[in-house]
Amino acid sequence: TSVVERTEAAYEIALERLLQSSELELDLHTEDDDATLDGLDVKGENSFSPWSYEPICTEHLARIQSKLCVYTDTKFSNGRGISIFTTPQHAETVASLVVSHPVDYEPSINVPTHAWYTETTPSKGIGMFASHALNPGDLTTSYTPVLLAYKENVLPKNERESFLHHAVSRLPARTGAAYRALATMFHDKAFFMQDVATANSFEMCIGGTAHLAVIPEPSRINHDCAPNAIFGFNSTALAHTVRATRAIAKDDEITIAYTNPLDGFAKRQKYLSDSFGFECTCPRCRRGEAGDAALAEITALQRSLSRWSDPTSTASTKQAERLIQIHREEGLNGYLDPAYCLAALVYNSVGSERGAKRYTKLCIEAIELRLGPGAEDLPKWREMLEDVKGHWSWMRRKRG
Ligand SMILES: C[S@@+](CC[C@H](N)C(=O)[O-])C[C@H]1O[C@@H](n2cnc3c(N)ncnc32)[C@H](O)[C@@H]1O
Repeated sequence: TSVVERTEAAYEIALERLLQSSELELDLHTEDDDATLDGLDVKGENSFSPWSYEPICTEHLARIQSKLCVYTDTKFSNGRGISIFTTPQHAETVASLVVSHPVDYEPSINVPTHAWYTETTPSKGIGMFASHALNPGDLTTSYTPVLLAYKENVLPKNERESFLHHAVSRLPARTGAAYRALATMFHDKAFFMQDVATANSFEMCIGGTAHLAVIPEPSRINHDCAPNAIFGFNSTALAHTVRATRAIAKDDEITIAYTNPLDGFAKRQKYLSDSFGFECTCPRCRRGEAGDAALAEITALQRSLSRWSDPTSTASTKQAERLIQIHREEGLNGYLDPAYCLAALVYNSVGSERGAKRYTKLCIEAIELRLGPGAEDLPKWREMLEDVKGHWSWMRRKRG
């Protein structure tokens, strides 16, 4: 029987090679041009460490002044694995994160939260649902991408497909299967890998360059223009995180916005149709253009509340309260940071220390929720919270 087993194993390898190379009538270049197509998994002992395989590269692409290569670490994050199709320069940036991935001090990454389950919806394919009640700010998912791909339109479609095919084939089997199980938009088998990448992509910046990021778990979250959750990237941990923006009841669908929900109806619809191939029928979209009146009111109030130096300014705490109220009425709870921050300033400007402190705290929490704890503006709001009376806005409108 041992002979038979060996024969079967050999057959499997041959078949695997065949499958991997079936679409590859292309001239693929490894980083040292004489190497074989598929490096062996000899991590730690290889010249391409920390990657598990020898990177496979395109030719030099003049338009991006670089070649693009497939880099895979099968051991990344306790064997979840990651494949990256990017320039050697960006790969170096990611390599340092991959080598010292902070799962140890951020134990919530790639760990089930037990906060959700997936189920088929009547009209939106699979969706994600809350397995228990969630509060605003609660963590829903926190996962690293399994595929990162340089966002280019330089490669011919079939060539891109081959490289993505390699990137996914080199992932650990379970991770690769999770990728292959994701939704597609165009259902053209010849371009399956990029179909999945397009239908499920989040955008992640690496070294200032946009990359498509595929993260299978949150990929099941459907879109809503008044979403009850929001996603963000923790770039130091290479993690994509989703948090609730308002209370979510058990068994409610968890939704995020694929597009800016502060854009008008027509712009939102066009983006969702062009990029994700569906017509949004969420309650806000069902109101059509009429729903844009609330957005116009938001813009007008924000403008009025930002006009500090205008002596005829009608800015008032009442306007700030109204601005906050519209966001809540429209289900834009995750996008309240500008409203809270303006409220903090206007309360401070009329000498209300209590109001100023209350809204500065909310402004900080809302920025952290939408933009993450590393957001650029946070230090200045924290400074204001420490000493509202020392802030430039204190009594500003009282002094005239
Ligand atoms: C990232 S996937 C979301 C999960 C997907 N429903 C599934 O079955 O895996 C994006 C795709 O889900 C569907 N989708 C997401 N939100 C939708 C919505 N509000 N209405 C209709 N379809 C939606 C679209 O087909 C879209 O291309």
